[in-house]
Amino acid sequence: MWWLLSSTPTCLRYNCSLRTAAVAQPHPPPPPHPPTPSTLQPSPGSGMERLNSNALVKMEANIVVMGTESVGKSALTVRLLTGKFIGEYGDIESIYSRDFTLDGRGVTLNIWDSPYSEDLAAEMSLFCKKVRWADGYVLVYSICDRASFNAVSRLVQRIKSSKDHLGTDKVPIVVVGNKKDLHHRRTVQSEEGRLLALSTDCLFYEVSAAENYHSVIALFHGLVDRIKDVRPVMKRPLRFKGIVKSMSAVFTRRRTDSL
Ligand SMILES: Nc1nc2c(ncn2[C@@H]2O[C@H](COP(=O)(O)OP(=O)(O)OP(=O)(O)O)[C@@H](O)[C@H]2O)c(=O)[nH]1
Repeated sequence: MWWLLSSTPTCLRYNCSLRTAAVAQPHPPPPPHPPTPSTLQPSPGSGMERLNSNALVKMEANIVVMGTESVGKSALTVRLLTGKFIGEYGDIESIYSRDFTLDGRGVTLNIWDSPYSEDLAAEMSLFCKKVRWADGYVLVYSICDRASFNAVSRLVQRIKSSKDHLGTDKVPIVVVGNKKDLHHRRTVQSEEGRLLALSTDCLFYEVSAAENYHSVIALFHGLVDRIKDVRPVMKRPLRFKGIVKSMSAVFTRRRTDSL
């Protein structure tokens, strides 16, 4: 396949702008690497070395993962970053960074995964920050949870009508129906997801973070392709005191108080 993992994921400390955070602090050692699936090969050295040898311009993309509670946002993020499905995930606000090679070109993905919050005021303010920061969106619902699908439908509209995207022809959004393995409990049909995506000019994937690594890779690949097509102007930096968790924190149940 097209993607090569080229380094271990890093969790960035956001007390400076994202673009300058390319010199992000590495944190305690990440969990051990999963066995590399046959379609993916680790590239030797860092993405930058590949950049030099291939004379290709390295791309960086900010991706926000959104959706209601327990739809599998963290599961999808961790699947992409580590190849693993670990079952339970910490309720932590995190931005992870990882280098990939995509069609011969180095790509750094910064992925913002946050737990769903019922605190509307906090959620509102976070939403604005996310939209300002993001180059692309992964909007996740569970195929067993109709309310989560309705929420994604509303999110698409909210994102598209936000002032950051007004006048933008195409907003890179992928609608993701997760938990495909639980088809016996399905309450949202594939056609509904597909129709939503079609009518709003989004991409659509049905996946199982639990059972299928390659479909998870495919959805992020699709999104990066969209981002490349509609490459936006430079995003404004965030001004957080710090969203800081190491990759190892994914494996513990802790809530960050750093926002
Ligand atoms: N069967 C199945 N379970 C899944 C899948 N993806 C996630 N889960 C489970 O769903 C639960 C919630 O997953 P999370 O990844 O924590 O969901 P989240 O959207 O990040 O949840 P919040 O952080 O609460 O917003 C966990 O018990 C996961 O093991 C999947 O594809 N199939």
